[in-house]
Amino acid sequence: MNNKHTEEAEIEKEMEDVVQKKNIVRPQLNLRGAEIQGNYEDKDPTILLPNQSDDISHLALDIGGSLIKLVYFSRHDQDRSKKSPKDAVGSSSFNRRNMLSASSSGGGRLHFVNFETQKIMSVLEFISSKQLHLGSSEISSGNSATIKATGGGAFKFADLFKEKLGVSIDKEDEMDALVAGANFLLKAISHEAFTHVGGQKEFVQIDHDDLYPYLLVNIGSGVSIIKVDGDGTFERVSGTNVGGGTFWGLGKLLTKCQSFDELLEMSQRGDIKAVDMFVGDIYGGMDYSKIGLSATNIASSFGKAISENKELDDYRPEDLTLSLLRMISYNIGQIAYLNAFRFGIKRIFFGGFFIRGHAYTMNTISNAFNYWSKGEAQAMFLRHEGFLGALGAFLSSEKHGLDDLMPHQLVERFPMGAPYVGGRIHGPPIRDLNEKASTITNHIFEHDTSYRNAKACLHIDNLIPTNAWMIYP
Ligand SMILES: Nc1ncnc2c1ncn2[C@@H]1O[C@H](COP(=O)(O)OP(=O)(O)O)[C@@H](O)[C@H]1O
Ligand SMILES: CC(C)(COP(=O)(O)O)[C@@H](O)C(=O)NCCC(=O)O
Repeated sequence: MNNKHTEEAEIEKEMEDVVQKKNIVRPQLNLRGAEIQGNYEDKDPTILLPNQSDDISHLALDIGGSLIKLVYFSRHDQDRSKKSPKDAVGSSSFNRRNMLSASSSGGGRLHFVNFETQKIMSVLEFISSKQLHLGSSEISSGNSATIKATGGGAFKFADLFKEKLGVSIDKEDEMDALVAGANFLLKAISHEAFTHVGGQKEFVQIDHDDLYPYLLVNIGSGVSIIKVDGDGTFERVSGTNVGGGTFWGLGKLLTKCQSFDELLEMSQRGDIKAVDMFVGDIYGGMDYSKIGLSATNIASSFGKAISENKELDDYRPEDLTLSLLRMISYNIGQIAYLNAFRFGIKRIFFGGFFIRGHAYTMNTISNAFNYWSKGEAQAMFLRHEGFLGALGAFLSSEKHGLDDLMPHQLVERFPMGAPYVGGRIHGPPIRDLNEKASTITNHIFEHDTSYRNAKACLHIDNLIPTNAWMIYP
């Protein structure tokens, strides 16, 4: 073969490779009609993906300082044919493979589960029992299985996952994942964000044209405060080490309670007056009105313990727990406000498992925020508060920004401040999806250089770009 022919053959081969690569059918996430399932009171409600037809990546983890959060996808038919965990442990990947290929009908759901980080072995058992580590894409491509994971534990426990489940951890940065999870929820899921004022929950409609910048305050073991400017564009602007781990750790020491839920439950019977020092305690029952403090304002959390000749055992654990919860929540609300003020941001979302949908926690954060911002801004909360990182890691398998593609198409719209009424959640249908989807898809196709090259050289018109989130009509 002369040089010219060799060169041509090489180019042709190169283009064939491009085409082949492009033609690998990568699973697509179909978010059309995504909605929360269950009623407004449910904690960690499942998210229904009624139009999901491809077998998407099945599992992602966020392994934090306190808790391990799992997000996993199951098909409706898998749900129905659930085995007991005992039966499933140790069964071969063949079973899962059969299950996946048999699952031809559309739709499924995202599940949200958490475990204490110290119970890592239970997590491995759970994953194994449901065979969640045997993802479909790995099976079909013959590669060894990987699990998407974020949080410090993705590093700490990587060897353990390899040893016990034979899977590699594909690490996703924690801040990237938090922001991706929050953006997804805010854009794709209605009835996700809400305010909590005076015990009243009110859902907030997110205006996608006016979402950024927002402040994301993630209250995990510690607290990260992130200024989010767009999809994948953010900066961690502050943080505090007084967070959920502080409440849980100090609470344990003060009360001998073993679980976080027990602490919360106990706090509901508490009275902060027994422990906290009020302005009135200092000012002889009077307000300090000159600086805007009333006698009933707390001057010093736990301050009463200074002057009373009491031992720890003389205090009711209920009172200690409530004071602690209030102190930490208020402090975080105040720091969040200072950062919002620092950057002139009006939209502030609180996430992290510390919140736990607990009314007192949310009220306290809201009060601090409202008080310091003089009513200018309101704290907002997310129903999947604790799963932002895990969701972000889950979505990262697709690695595509929501922003570029379809911020408006995904979302069901609800009237501003739709009231909290209970019952199932349903939204009006999405309109104009076909038209928008085709416009966007064309845009993606035409801006994909390798697609254009291949199309031009090989005269092929039906290449499918694999790096796009498909929007289904
Ligand atoms: N069931 C629970 N067990 C332990 N901690 C819980 C629980 N529910 C809520 N929490 C609180 O959530 C915090 C962990 O929040 P999370 O967002 O999971 O952070 P991390 O990623 O650091 O584990 C704990 O420190 C605790 O304050
Ligand atoms: C180190 C962390 C990002 C880990 O995340 P976490 O497991 O707490 O969710 C977080 O604990 C944190 O932001 N701590 C506060 C550190 C600081 O800014 O002082």
